[in-house]
Amino acid sequence: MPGYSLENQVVLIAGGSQGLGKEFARRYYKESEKSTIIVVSRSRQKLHQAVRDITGTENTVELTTDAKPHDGRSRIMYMACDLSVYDEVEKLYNVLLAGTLVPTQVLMCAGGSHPGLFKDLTGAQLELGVRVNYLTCLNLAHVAVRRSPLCHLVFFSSETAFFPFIGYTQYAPLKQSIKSLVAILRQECQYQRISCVYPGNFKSEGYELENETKPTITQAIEGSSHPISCEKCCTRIIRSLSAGYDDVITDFIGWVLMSTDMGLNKQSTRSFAWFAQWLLGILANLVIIPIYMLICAFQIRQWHQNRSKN
Ligand SMILES: NC(=O)C1=CN([C@@H]2O[C@H](COP(=O)(O)OP(=O)(O)OC[C@H]3O[C@@H](n4cnc5c(N)ncnc54)[C@H](OP(=O)(O)O)[C@@H]3O)[C@@H](O)[C@H]2O)C=CC1
Ligand SMILES: CCCCCCCCCCCCCCCC(=O)[C@@H](N)CO
Repeated sequence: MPGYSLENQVVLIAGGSQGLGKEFARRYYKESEKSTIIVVSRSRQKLHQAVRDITGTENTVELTTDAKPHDGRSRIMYMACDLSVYDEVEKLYNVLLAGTLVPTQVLMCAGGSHPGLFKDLTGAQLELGVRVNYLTCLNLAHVAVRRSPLCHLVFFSSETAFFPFIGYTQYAPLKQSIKSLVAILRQECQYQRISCVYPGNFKSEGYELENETKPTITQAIEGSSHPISCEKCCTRIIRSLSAGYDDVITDFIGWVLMSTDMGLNKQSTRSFAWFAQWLLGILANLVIIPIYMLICAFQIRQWHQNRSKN
C-alpha cells in the first residue's frame, strides 16, 4: 500500500476555504516544494481569501472552465464548485485534467452540522445535511475513482459515526454512511489507498457555528471530546496517515469509540494499536457500554423532563 507524503503531490482539497481543509492546504503549501494544491468549495470569495491567507500574496489563481493549461506558475489554485451537484464535479475534473492536474490525493473535508432536535429542523436544513455531508463525498469519490483511479482517497467522517446521539440527526447518519461507503470501496478499489478520518471536536468556523444551535444535552454527551486546535487536529491526521493508518482518530475518546466498532464495518486493521483496540472493544461492548448507555438514557430523560418544565 503506498505511503502518505505532502511532497510531490497534486492534492485536491474539498472544503478548503476554511477550517481543517484550509489548514491542510496551508500545510501542503508550506511543507512541500513541488506539490500542487487545488482548493474547492462553493464560495469563490472565501476561496480567494483562503489562498491569500496561505500565500500572503494578492494575486491568486482561479481555475475556470476556460482555464489555460497549468503553466506551473502557481502551486496553489482554487475553483468554486458545489460538490453536492454531480455535474459540477464532472466539470471540475474536466478543468483539472485539461490542465494536466491529475489528483494524486483527494481530501474530502467538506461537511458540517446543524445540531438540533429532529422535529425542530426544517426540510431545507435536513436536505442540506445530506448534500453537504454525504453527496459532496459520494460525487467526488465517484468521479475520482473513474478519472484518477490511482489517487489516495481520504474521507472525513466523525466520532458520531461510532456513536450517533441526540441533536445530530442532520449529521451523524450521513457520517455513518461515509463509514459504510469506505468499507465497500476498500473491497472494490483494490489498487487505491482509501483512508477515513473520524475526528473528535476541533475548533473551526464550522464548530463555532454549530455551537450556536447545539442543545445542551448534545454538548454534555460530547463533552469528553475536548475541542483541539485545527492545527493540532491536522498534525495528528498527517502523522497517522504517514504511519500507514487508514482508520484515523484525533483524540483518545475517538480511539475508544472506534474500539467498540471493530466488526464487519471496519475491515481494516490499520489503526493505532489496533490489537489493544480490539481487546478493549470486547470488554467495552460486554461491560462498559451497557452501563454507559443506562447513564446516557437517564441523562437524556432528565433533559427532556427539565425542558418540558421550562
Ligand atoms: N469541527 C469539528 O469539530 C468536526 C468536524 N468534522 C468534519 O471535518 C470536516 C471539516 O470540518 P470543519 O473544518 O469544521 O468544516 P467547516 O464547516 O469549517 O468548513 C466546511 C467546508 O466545506 C465547504 N463546503 C460545504 N458544503 C460544500 C459543498 N456543497 N461543496 C463544496 N464545499 C462545501 C465549506 O466551504 P463553502 O461554504 O465555501 O462551500 C467549507 O470550506 C467536515 O467534514 C466535518 O464534518 C468531524 C468531526 C468534528
Ligand atoms: C466505551 C463507551 C464510552 C462512551 C463515551 C461516549 C463519549 C461520546 C463522545 C462523542 C464525541 C463526539 C464528537 C463529535 C464531533 C463532531 O462531529 C461534531 N463537532 C460535528 O462537527
